[in-house]
Amino acid sequence: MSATSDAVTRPGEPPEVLFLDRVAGSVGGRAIWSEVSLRVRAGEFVAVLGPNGVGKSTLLKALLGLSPVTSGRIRVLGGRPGQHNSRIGYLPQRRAFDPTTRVRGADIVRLGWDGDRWGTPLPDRLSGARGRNARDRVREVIRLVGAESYADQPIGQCSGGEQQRLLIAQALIRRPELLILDEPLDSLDVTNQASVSALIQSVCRSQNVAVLLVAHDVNPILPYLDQVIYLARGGAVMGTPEDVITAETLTMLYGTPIEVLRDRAGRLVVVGQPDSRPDHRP
Ligand SMILES: Nc1ncnc2c1ncn2[C@@H]1O[C@H](COP(=O)(O)OP(=O)(O)OP(=O)(O)O)[C@@H](O)[C@H]1O
Repeated sequence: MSATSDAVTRPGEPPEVLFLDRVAGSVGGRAIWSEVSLRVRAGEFVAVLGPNGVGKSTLLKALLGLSPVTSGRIRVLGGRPGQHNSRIGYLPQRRAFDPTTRVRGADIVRLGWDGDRWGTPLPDRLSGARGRNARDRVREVIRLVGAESYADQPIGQCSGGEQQRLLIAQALIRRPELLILDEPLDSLDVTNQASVSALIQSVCRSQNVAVLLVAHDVNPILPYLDQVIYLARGGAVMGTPEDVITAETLTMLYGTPIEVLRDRAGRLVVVGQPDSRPDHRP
């Protein structure tokens, strides 16, 4: 993979949010990917794609300083990974809330305001300007994601799509410059995948926030994406979906014949992609 040029942002260009140059990462002392070079700018919507186990979640964690980078140069919001996490909204992989969870959606959103202080939310204990600011911002992001009608219900009684909107609101509450979403569309039905994808793009544009989203299926987000990063064990390719999701590029990346088919509805199907999990290897 070629190195990304370290040129400064030119006048009129959106500011750089992420810069990786030939970066390698590891999990538990085992090299997981290497030679990953990419650049993401403010307001870009970027998908991270690749087979199961290739290290997509690990890449997101490396950007947050939660997983080691073993070589290469990396800048996250102009600093080292972990340095500016308060300017990043992160939605990790998750399962749905248990239906018996009584905490209101709005209180789940509010947890994002209080940073890392997870626990029982006590929103009404805060008084004065700080409490008012928090309450106003909670309502503002709830409006932004279109969750007003169910935000005061117990989150366990919200649908998967409603829960996901509330969690996106939580990730947005501190006005992040980078939103990192790990498989936010998994476990949603097709209609909700489409509406949550449209919501994410609208947030990306209206708030000028860069979005990095891990997906197993690119199709729901394909109409909205600026760039994709395809990960493989040997590295990554980044570019527009039209340039990257092609038989030629993916065959080169994986070193094995890959076909990219388009069905009558325009959906892309990648055929022949190797599974990356060591225990699934022949
Ligand atoms: N805490 C850990 N300890 C040891 N190995 C781990 C740990 N977390 C992940 N791994 C391994 O690291 C590899 C990359 O995992 P990661 O979750 O980043 O992949 P992924 O591409 O996001 O996978 P998926 O698409 O299945 O979610 C996998 O082989 C996984 O089993």
